[in-house]
Amino acid sequence: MTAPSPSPSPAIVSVTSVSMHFGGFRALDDVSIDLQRGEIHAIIGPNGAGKSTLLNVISGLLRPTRGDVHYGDQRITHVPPHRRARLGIARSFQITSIFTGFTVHQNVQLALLAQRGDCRHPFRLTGERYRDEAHELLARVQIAGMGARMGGELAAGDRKRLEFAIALAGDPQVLLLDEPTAGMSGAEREIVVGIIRSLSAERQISVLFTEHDIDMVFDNAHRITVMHQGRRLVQGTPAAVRSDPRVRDVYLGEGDDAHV
Ligand SMILES: Nc1ncnc2c1ncn2[C@@H]1O[C@H](COP(=O)(O)OP(=O)(O)OP(=O)(O)O)[C@@H](O)[C@H]1O
Repeated sequence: MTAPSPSPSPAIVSVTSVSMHFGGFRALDDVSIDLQRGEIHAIIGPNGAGKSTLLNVISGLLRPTRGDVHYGDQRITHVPPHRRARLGIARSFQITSIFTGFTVHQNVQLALLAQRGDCRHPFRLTGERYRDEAHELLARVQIAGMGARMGGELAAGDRKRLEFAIALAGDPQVLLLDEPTAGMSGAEREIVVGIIRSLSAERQISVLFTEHDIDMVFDNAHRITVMHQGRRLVQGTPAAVRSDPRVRDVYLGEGDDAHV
């Protein structure tokens, strides 16, 4: 069942007429999207459509060739990623970025230390700094019992939950997720979907994510943007996107098994 939509509000992130060229290749071509406060918004489209590039432009990893990105009414097009993170835009990656040689608990402590700018001796953890906060974040993603395990020992689903806890250490307003359920079992997916829904419903965090699992998208997103060959093809509610013939053409035309 689709999550109940938040009432329309001013956009927390607006991408306006963004193009991203790599040499002569247009990975993004005049793309505009908006993200509402508390919204779960999926970006879908065939391989190479420009989904990750769009997330990279919003997180600041890429500077667009043209166009603008706003966070609220602040223009952030040229603000570097670490400053966007401090403003409240958190990003997690397809490939996890945790410290495998530290415990799960220490990974979150390190994220809290980095986020607070408390980096005098970041790798000399006292065991006490931000201990309770780290525990609370792990509890929020339901892996508090794994605090003493090494980061490198975790299964894919647990790693992803640790990544969520690390992203939440910055108390973000916006969470950008690249394929959050990739490589997970059905049970792990359920847990991750539950976390995304509760972040949106209870904490009004806006979640923008790319995803190839079409059923997961249609069951959980409030709105969907469909990308194709670097352009925004359609943006709308799951019902509107599902019934749009252009979307069917793209998926069927690509020989993708996904049924929309
Ligand atoms: N740094 C780069 N240099 C050159 N081309 C790039 C670069 N980054 C992305 N591209 C190209 O831009 C296009 C869009 O890539 P992107 O990763 O955004 O697609 P995607 O929709 O996320 O695909 P997938 O679903 O396979 O992850 C692809 O053709 C890709 O090869």
